[in-house]
Amino acid sequence: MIQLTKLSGGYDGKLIVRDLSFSVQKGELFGILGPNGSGKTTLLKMMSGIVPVSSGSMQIEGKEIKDYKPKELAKRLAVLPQMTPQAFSYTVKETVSLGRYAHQSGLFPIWTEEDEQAVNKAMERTGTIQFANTSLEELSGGERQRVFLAQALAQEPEILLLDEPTNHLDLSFQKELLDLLKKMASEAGLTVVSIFHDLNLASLYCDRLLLMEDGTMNGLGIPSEVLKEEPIQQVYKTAIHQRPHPEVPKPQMSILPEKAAKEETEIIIDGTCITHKDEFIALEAPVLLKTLSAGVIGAGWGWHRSFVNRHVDKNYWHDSYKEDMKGFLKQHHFDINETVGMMTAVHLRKAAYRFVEIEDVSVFVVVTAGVGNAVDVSRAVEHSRAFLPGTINTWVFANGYLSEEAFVQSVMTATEAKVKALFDKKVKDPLTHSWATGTSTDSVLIAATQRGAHQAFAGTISPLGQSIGKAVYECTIESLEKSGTGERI
Ligand SMILES: Nc1ncnc2c1ncn2[C@@H]1O[C@H](COP(=O)(O)OP(=O)(O)OP(=O)(O)O)[C@@H](O)[C@H]1O
Repeated sequence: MIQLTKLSGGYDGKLIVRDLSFSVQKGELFGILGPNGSGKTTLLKMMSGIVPVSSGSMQIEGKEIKDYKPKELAKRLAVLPQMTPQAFSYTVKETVSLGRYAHQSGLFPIWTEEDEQAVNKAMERTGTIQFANTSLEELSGGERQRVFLAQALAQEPEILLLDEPTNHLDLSFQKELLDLLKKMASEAGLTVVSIFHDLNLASLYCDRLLLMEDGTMNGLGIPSEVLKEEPIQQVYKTAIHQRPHPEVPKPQMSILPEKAAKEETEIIIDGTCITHKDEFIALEAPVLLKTLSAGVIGAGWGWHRSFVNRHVDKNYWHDSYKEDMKGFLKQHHFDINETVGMMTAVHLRKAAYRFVEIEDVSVFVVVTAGVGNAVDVSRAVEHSRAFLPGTINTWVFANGYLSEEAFVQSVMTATEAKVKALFDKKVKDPLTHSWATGTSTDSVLIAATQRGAHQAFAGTISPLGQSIGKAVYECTIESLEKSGTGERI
């Protein structure tokens, strides 16, 4: 649909955009990214015919853009107009109606039913119809932005060029506008080419991205190909971290703020952070710790300060156990947003703690182990799915800076240590009479201070893995001994 070949151009003989070649397909949502001054607006102006092409070619449907008559081009291509102060004396409907000029002919053009419908439809789609008779100067920046989009849509173009369309829009209108553009692209075949400053919105909505640097192409492809940490850091000249979006398979970029000196000082999590009561064991860290857990509250990745292992009766049952847990935490003055909460029917006096330090890393481990519900994982399929009391909750606090690999390997190493402890204590699956490897409702938490020495790994080749192996094994043995391994819970 749009084909650029070795396109160069700029202002007063000075080339800004140099040697760009790419194509945009019909129905594509195509994003242009790049730092300030990289030539994005200049490229968009060249694509709309405002800035002349110095060399190379730009074709729409196989025809050079310079060979289109202005009205012919306007029927195919609309540009989200920039706000100009003069425009503000018009009403919303008058402004949107300006989008119809390309469809009118003659000296005294007639306003047709088709024009009226196109204008109303554009106002409806952009949520501006309720302002139809309001003057533009009475609208907020975001509302005006939607009016200008309506003007471009009233033109009923095949191609829409946008320069930062979400500028001035609040979160919900950013989403609405981009959802609308995406829908028009996929359902009506509208081709959208848009500049984005927000890399995350571009990643979520665009089919492909062009990354510009100094007037040339640095990258072109689907979001996961273009939004990689290294090129983005290099082009934007700043520290950026890439993570997948939690719900959709698209990369998201976060800037990393400069750390204050106090955020670098080392912190040690150990037994002094523990409060031990009959109803719960809590560990309160002086700072938020990076966590990966299977807690009832605070599961998955997060940053948490309080860690609570709550004792519940062996017959505990609650339809909305998460809500019940939240109520419990609130009652005990824990901030739910900063707390990982687990439950156990194991008596908390059976908890075991260990602090182990090896080389440049230390861990503090807390285990509550009850094995009345012990299961041989290889034969778990033979068990009914009833919730029986008896759980092993394993908490690992690492005093170090863990990579994500190290977090995941910590779960693995802690599990291996737990299994070995069960084996050495000769814990059997009461149903199958084979060696038990855990219980059916075990939970695990890995929490790290993210300060001090960098820990790339937590397998048993590493000091972190060795510390976890020793501490989890010893704690599990101790907790099992306190329980008496034959005991129900
Ligand atoms: N009308 C103009 N006349 C001369 N030079 C210009 C003109 N408009 C832009 N430039 C120059 O062209 C270069 C690229 O500007 P452009 O606006 O295309 O960048 P951009 O990537 O859109 O930047 P931003 O993210 O800041 O909007 C800049 O160095 C700018 O000073």
